[in-house]
Amino acid sequence: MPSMAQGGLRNFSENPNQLNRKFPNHEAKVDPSSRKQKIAQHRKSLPIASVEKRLVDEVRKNDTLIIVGETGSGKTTQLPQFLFNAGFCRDGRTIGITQPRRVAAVTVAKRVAEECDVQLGQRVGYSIRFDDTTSGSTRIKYMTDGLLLREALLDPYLSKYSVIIVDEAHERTVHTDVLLGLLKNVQKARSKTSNDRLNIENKRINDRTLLDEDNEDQAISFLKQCQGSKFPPLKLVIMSASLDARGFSEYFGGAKAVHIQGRQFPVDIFYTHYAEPDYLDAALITIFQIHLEEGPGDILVFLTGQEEIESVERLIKERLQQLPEGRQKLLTAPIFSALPSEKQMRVFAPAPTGFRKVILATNIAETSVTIPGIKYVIDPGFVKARSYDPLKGMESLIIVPTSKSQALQRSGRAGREGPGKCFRLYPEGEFEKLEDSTKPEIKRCNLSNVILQLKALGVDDILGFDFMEKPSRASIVKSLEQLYLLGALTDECKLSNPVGHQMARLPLDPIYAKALILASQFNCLEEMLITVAMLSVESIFYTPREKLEEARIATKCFSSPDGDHLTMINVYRASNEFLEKKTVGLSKEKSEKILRKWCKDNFINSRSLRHARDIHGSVYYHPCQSNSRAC
Ligand SMILES: Nc1ncnc2c1ncn2[C@@H]1O[C@H](COP(=O)(O)OP(=O)(O)OP(=O)(O)O)[C@@H](O)[C@H]1O
Repeated sequence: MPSMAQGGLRNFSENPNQLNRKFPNHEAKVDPSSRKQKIAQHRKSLPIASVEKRLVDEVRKNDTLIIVGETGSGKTTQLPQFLFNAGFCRDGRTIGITQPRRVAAVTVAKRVAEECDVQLGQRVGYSIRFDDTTSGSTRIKYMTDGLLLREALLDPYLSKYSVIIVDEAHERTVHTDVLLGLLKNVQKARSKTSNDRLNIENKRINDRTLLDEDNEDQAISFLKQCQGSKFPPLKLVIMSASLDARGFSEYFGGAKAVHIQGRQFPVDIFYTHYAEPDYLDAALITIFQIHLEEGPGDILVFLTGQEEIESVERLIKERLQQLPEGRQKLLTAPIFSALPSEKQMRVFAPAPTGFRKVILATNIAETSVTIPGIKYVIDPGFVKARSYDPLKGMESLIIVPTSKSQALQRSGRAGREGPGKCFRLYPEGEFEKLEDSTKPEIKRCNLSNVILQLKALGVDDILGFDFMEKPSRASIVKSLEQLYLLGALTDECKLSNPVGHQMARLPLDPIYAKALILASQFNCLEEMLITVAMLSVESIFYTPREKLEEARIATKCFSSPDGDHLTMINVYRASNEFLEKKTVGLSKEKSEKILRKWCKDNFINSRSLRHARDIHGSVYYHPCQSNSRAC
């Protein structure tokens, strides 16, 4: 690639082993006047379409199936539809698809609802923590892996599912890993369908998990449902574009793995000749090289966090001013998890005609999502990852090189609507040195929450639990210690009653759950409920770099000399007062719109506040919480 005028020279070399070019561009065949027709055509053109029958047969024949297929081959959107059409929901059961990230669960569900030509929430829906769009008629349900884990607490057989698809399993989030172990157990339990067996199982449940006083009603109704019923085997599909299929197959007792060949469009991969001393600067230069020298198409840049994104955004705007007017048609759209959701959704809107869009994203946009218009991906090769020091009991976020799988996923965000290009901002030799896959999160995080959930599911021997990869003994012991100190575990290391059970049921970090349980004794339950809700979400204040002073003045009116927690309570209560005064008689949509404006004026992250309000609501009405009010 030739040099650009401003800011320096970047030379990229093309990888001769570019992703294959086998599949032609089918776009021209699509009738643009009909979206439905276009979608139907598009579905037929996906590589997975040609193996529909084979995949359905394989799922029928095998209780566990591993599917490895290129990014964009159609796994996430199509397989659930194939299985639905093949009758896997005929008995009223549901196909559940887990995603590691909320954004993916939401956007893919919307896309699939559109493909099926149904309203979201009818046949196709999504459910993420505190946001459930499913209904009684939902048969294809996208959800986060964490949400399915919580469902298992109420329904240990996952009885409403006929198939569970664990998507993007290569990410190895802590929830995915725990889920895999759990699903193995559920499969075993469901394959033993005789009534005798069921009764034994029921007794076991009776003895251990569900029949604490708080949840007696739920448990009894669950047991009634199960009584005498025969569960069909639970089908399990593990999917990814970059999976260590052998490792997963071994873990599932030699499960069959199938590979879907081909991708819809080719993606050319380019590397720099030399290592880049400053990857942000290199990203910036590459953005402008593409903008000035390449054909139309939007750009997706992977950065490690909000700060980097905001600083690159500011630099893009500054450098644009130096270009001739006709070449300034470049728009930026950031996406990171702390960004208010309406702003997040802007990345999915098309750029105005003649403009090019640059999306500055964290790894939130790395897997499963399709952002229309993306033709170019810039990958500096870094990611912010959780790390845990069991000795200090401290968790932190550190910037580390991506794995090969992550690089593959990133390049796969291009080439979804037509041929694409991916610019990796490091030499090809460096790519070869990257780890094949990301170190499982379970090996680098605090395990208290996981252990609490496993205990609630009746898994007492945590060290003996069938993890795909065992966390270190030190991490397990440290977390057990923490749970013991919080009173969640007895001297025998069992879940304590009622505190441990209550804590496990509350959808909060163990430490917040305990704070809430204790608060009623100190007569500050409502204040604590607000505090833990506000602490459970991404940053409440949203401070754009260019408006630091304005934001400081606006947020000062909430601040309390008694500390951040009281400040958060002030924000929450101010939003309540505002809603009470200004939105009487208005529809929910209008009220939300007015509240968003209030948030914007006060430099509050409306997404976080809405999320905190949802948490507050759902914890307030949570059975455990109602009981602790009575304590
Ligand atoms: N929200 C969307 N808007 C437009 N097109 C979409 C959308 N979601 C999916 N597609 C199209 O469907 C194709 C298949 O997407 P799908 O997510 O099913 O692939 P995948 O094999 O699961 O890929 P990945 O492993 O990257 O998640 C995409 O390449 C894209 O062309």
